[in-house]
Amino acid sequence: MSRTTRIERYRNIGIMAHIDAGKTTLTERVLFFTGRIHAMGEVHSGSTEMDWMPEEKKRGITITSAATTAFWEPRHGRAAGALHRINIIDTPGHVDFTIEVERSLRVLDGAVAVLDASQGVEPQSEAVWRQADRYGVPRIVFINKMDKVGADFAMSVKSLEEKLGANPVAVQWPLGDGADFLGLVDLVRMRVVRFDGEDGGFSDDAPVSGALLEEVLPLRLKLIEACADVDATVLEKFVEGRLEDITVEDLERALRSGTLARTLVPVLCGSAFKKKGVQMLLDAVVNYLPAPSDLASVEGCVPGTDEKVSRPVSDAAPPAALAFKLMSDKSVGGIVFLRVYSGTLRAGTVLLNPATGRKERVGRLMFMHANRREEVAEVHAGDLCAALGLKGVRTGDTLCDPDAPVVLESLGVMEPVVQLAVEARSPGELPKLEEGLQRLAAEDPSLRVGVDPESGQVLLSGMGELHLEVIVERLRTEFGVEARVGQPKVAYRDTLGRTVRQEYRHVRQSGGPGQYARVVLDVGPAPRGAGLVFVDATKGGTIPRELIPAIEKGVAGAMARGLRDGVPLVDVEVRLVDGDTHVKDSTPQAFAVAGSMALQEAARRAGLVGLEPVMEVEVTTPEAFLGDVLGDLSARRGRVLGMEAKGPARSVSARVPMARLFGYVTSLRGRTQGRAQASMRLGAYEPVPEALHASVSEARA
Ligand SMILES: Nc1nc2c(ncn2[C@@H]2O[C@H](COP(=O)(O)OP(=O)(O)OP(=O)(O)O)[C@@H](O)[C@H]2O)c(=O)[nH]1
Repeated sequence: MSRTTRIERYRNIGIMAHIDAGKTTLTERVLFFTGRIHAMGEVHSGSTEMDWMPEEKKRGITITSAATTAFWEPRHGRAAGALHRINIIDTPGHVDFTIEVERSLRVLDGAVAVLDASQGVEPQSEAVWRQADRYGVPRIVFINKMDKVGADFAMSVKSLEEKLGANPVAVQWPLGDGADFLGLVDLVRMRVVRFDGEDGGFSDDAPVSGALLEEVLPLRLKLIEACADVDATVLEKFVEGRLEDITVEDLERALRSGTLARTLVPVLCGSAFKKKGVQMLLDAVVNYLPAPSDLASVEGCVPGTDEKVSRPVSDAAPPAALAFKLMSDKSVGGIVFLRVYSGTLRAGTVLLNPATGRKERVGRLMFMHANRREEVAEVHAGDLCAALGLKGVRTGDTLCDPDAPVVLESLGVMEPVVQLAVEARSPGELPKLEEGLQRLAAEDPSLRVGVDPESGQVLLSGMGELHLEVIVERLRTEFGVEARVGQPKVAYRDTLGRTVRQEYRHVRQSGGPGQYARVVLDVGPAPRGAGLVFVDATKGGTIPRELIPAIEKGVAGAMARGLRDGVPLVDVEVRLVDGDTHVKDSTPQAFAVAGSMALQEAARRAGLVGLEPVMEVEVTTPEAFLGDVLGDLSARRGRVLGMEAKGPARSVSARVPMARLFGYVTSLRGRTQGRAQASMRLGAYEPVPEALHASVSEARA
């Protein structure tokens, strides 16, 4: 069986936005207009098809990305009339769940960024935008909620330029706003679109004329200029003053290539809630966002090495797919969501997981339509699908042809900032707790599970208070574990104060085979964020090459365990300068022990410097509460970095240690009658101020 939709007609997209901008509503509308569902659930009645974990229903927010498929025939443009397959991943807007955003961005080819027309770019839209930049994701923007009082299309477009440094190109202009949002001008086709009725009806063939034409001509000119920057034909016609010769096809081609090259961002508008503008957005998704085949190949590494390899984006190539999400389901068990990059997978295909070295047989394959599944015999390059029967797979793992192994670029490393101790209520519950945590950690690489060496308690580390709260709640609802939970604490780290030279000799002669290893290491601080920098500075042959990785492994293990209170040691440079072996007693194990012990001794002598997570906080508050908000931030050891007007409100950005941010969002709401909002993300790990060392040790105790 071959594919039903050609790969050029695929669009794998994400919908990304600030919380409450309307992603879920928009996704519902897309499914409605693409014929997937007919009775639309409204978010507030808790019946939408995309948000479906009980936890999401309860909180009214989207925690887990659900993948779904829709089909669309664009009415205009070069692909008019051809059926396109749009795979959509709904991504959450809350910053505590960045991992969900990251993993979606990793597997998508393009995104629709949704803004609230009355707010323009908000702090969290900024965070998500930067992540999309990091992953090189081409975007179009949908300015939603044009039906709301205070909706302002021009302000929103401007905020894209001013706050994000983007090059927004309006391809539409709204006719009216708020209750008078009656239609829009399609600036590419120069046609008036008039909305008709409550069900998304419209007419779109009237030419633009009269006063309206006068009004939109400057915008049309801006659009043409932006297209001239990226397209030689448009440029030529533009400089020769032959504006009337510039065709719709010219502009669409230019917009598409500018979007793919990420030099411009087409901007559209509408109201998801009122079902206005959604069909035009779908046309734009097809016309401007990339197909998987716009990339000829995907990059990866040969497993266990840094050697680059690429795989063609083609059904005939050896299979390579990335596991971007795990889920467990009562009826079918573990589900692994895959993005297929190359080749064809069938039920029964044997795949290698280079991360574990294990071969796995694909059980069943399914396409996900929100919470409905469609079983299929095979999936192809470009598909997003769910696979059953794969064991021991973690989020971010590659699954590939055993005869053509490859590791695709995985997800970025997430730095946890908050810790929580959990305990089973009875010894009988312990196995359930452990199983639950193991499953949740495999699903969510931003959750770390460790054990406090002193108290023996299980320690969860995560991206924020809410992240860990949700984990605890999922333990209860999905695994039936009522864990005893401590107070959330800051996830501290240590680094080193200076560089020292350390020798360590590991000798064991009594009982069993002997062990001998001697290493001399220079151990000191490395730049922030470097992790472990390990350099072999010995002259060739001092220590046989095959034993050197064992030393590094010993060092890394000791750093992860840390020296005090289970606080990991980070950002350390280790130079191996000398060592000795013994003819038969020098094993990798002996060198791992020597590496580990040398590091611990060195760290004791060099002295530890405590590091704390310092968050970048963005608060939007009505002016009346500004003084109070600023006073509170400084009482929390916050450093205000900037302030700006945002309509009638003020937006404050500050850096505040995580230690002083527990319960901040709740307290902020309290002191501002619920009218201020805050978002935060990790800025950097910074040294704990000297004066606070004592209180930090208290907090750790
Ligand atoms: N007036 C108006 N309200 C809208 C529109 N779209 C969504 N909303 C409302 O805005 C609120 C948030 O919408 P959601 O779709 O849940 O937003 P979201 O961005 O998915 O939020 P999370 O899933 O929590 O990240 C809901 O009350 C919607 O009814 C719109 O076009 N106009």
